[in-house]
Amino acid sequence: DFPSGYTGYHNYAELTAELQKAATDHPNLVRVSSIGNSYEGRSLPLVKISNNPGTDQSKPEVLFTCNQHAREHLTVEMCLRIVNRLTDNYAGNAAIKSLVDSREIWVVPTVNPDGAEYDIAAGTLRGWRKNRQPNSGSSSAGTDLNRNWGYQWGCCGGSSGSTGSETYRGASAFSAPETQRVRDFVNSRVVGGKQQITAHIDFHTYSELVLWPYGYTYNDTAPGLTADQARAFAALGEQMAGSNGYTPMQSSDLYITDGDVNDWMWGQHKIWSYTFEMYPSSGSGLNGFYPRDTVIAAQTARNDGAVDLLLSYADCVPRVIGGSC
Ligand SMILES: CC(C)C[C@H](NS(N)(=O)=O)C(=O)O
Ligand SMILES: [Zn+2]
Repeated sequence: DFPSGYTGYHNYAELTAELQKAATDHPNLVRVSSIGNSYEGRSLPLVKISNNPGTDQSKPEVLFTCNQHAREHLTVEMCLRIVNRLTDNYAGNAAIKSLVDSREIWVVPTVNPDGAEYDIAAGTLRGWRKNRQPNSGSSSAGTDLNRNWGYQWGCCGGSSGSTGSETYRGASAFSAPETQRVRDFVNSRVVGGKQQITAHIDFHTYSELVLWPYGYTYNDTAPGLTADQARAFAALGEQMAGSNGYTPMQSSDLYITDGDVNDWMWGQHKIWSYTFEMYPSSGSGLNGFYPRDTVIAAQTARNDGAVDLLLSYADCVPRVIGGSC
């Protein structure tokens, strides 16, 4: 479990209990289900927030994913913040009520529960990043889930083919059960030939950044991404960064990544997909991944405005630069 100074973070059992509590407290707003299991057999929870959660309505859908990287535990708290804030404040906050009434919101609070549990299993903080899937012929386990997505997978030097690497891309695109399960869920949201999810944030730590595609190329435009679309990505990204004080940039301006989730969400589905790197802005070595639990409340609430911005533009993101859908 989490060591002292970190007990405010939710381990897997505490997370699932918290999600069940949200559903019990708000049966008219929340459904908790599963997109399937991790490699080691842990259910990957899926939370739906809506004013009619038992029915698929034709409203713009928004997805939030957290904890692709095991040690980035603050992101689990971020997804929990989204669930609790949008439900606990629905009755008393007209702005939140209007966002929830006009959207269908999906939250996957942990994509990598095996890695997250392994990171804390010894009562220490191991610095683990990848999933816990073995690699045949190697004593090094784990795939970097954020290099395993099937858009331009392994194309461009933005990942590693070595099983021991922290950015090992896996044996093939979607070789990890966890990326398969999120892929299958997103694919299932194509209804009548139209992807219902229009916008997405994948939360990571750390460095306090707002990032948008593509990651696989330094170019601002590339096949499937026009200059206008790049302008819309940047405009909304800059507005979100203005609300939380993070630094906005195209993902590849940080470094080249291939097989990352944003490139697949946009490249495959034209979902306006961002990565947020949360607090802290800097750190020495591993300690940046392990801020004490005393920062959780402030550093998750810090993104409330950005979450609301994404939700508000989700009907037509190009509206952010005066475009139309
Ligand atoms: C989304 C990319 C560009 C950054 C991310 N950084 S992290 N969260 O692994 O430190 C990563 O390397 O996957
Ligand atoms: Zn990460």
